[in-house]
Amino acid sequence: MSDAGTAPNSSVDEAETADSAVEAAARHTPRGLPLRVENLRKEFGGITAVDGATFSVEAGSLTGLIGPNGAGKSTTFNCITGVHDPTAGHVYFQGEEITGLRPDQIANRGLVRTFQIARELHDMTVLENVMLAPRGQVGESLVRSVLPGLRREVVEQERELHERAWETLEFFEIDHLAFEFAGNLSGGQRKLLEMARVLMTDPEMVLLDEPLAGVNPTLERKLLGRVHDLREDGYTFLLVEHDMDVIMNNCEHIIVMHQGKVLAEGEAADIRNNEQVVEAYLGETI
Ligand SMILES: Nc1ncnc2c1ncn2[C@@H]1O[C@H](COP(=O)(O)OP(=O)(O)OP(=O)(O)O)[C@@H](O)[C@H]1O
Repeated sequence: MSDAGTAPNSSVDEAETADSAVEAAARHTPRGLPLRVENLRKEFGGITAVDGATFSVEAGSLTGLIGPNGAGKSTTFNCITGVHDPTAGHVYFQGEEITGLRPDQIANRGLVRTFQIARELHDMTVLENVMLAPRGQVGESLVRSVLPGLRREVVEQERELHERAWETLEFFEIDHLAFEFAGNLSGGQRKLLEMARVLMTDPEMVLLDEPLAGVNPTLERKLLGRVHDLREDGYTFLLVEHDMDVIMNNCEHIIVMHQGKVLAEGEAADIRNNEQVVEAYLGETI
C-alpha cells in the first residue's frame, strides 16, 4: 500500500499544515454535552442486539467504544445515526432528542459518521470529492442562472469552499493527490479522504467506525495525529476500533459493551484491570 501521507519534506511545510489545521478547526465551537444514549434497546426478531445501553460522550473527548464480537457496538452506532430505529430508549445530541430521525437529518445537525456521507465517487478527483461533501450548500447551477441576485453569493460561496477544500486536503496531507481520481487511491489514502470529507461537513461530533482497518502504520499514525489535533481544537469523537492498543493508547474514556449492555466505563488503566472486562474478552489481550 502506498503512503499518501509521507510528510512534505520541510518543517516549513509542516508549520503551514499546522496553521491550516488551526484555521480549519477555528470554525468549530463545541456546545455542551454532545451525546447521551439512554436505555437503548434494539431487537432483530428474537435477537436483542442492544439491551438497555446507557452512556454519555463528553464534549471535546476522544471516547472509545469496545466490546467482543457481537457485543452490540455497530447496532448502537446504527441507532445513534438513524440507520436503525431503536426498539426502545433515547438518543440525545446536544440536549435535543434525535431518536428515530433519519440519517441525513442527524448528519445535518452535525453528528456525522465516517461512512454516513456518501462514499467517495471513484470517477471524480479527490478535490471534487472534498468539495461535494459540505452540508447546506447553495452551489446549484440552475439557481445561478435563474436568480441573478443570488449569483454573487453563490460565486463567493464557491470561492470559500474551494479555499477550504484545499486547506482540508493540506491538513490531511493529501493535497498532492488533489487531481487524482479517488478510484486510484490506496485503502489508507481513501480513509484520509473520508476524514477530509467528514471535516468539510463542519461536524460537531464524529463517529469513527473502524477508521484504521486496512491502514498501514504510517498512515495510521497520521490519521490518529489528525484526530488528536482536531480533538484539541474542540471536536468530539466516538471511536469503534478492534485494535485494542489503539483504543487504550488514544482514548481518555473507554466504554465497554458486552451482550448489548455497557459492562464498564473508565480510563484505560481501569478497563485493563476490570475483572468483568477481562472475563468478557476471555483470552483476548486487553
Ligand atoms: N440486521 C441484523 N439482523 C439480525 N441480527 C443482527 C443484525 N445486526 C446485528 N445483529 C446481531 O446483533 C448482535 C450484535 O451485533 P453488532 O454487529 O451490533 O455487534 P458488534 O459489537 O458490532 O460486533 P462486531 O465487533 O463483531 O462487529 C449480534 O448477535 C448480531 O448477530
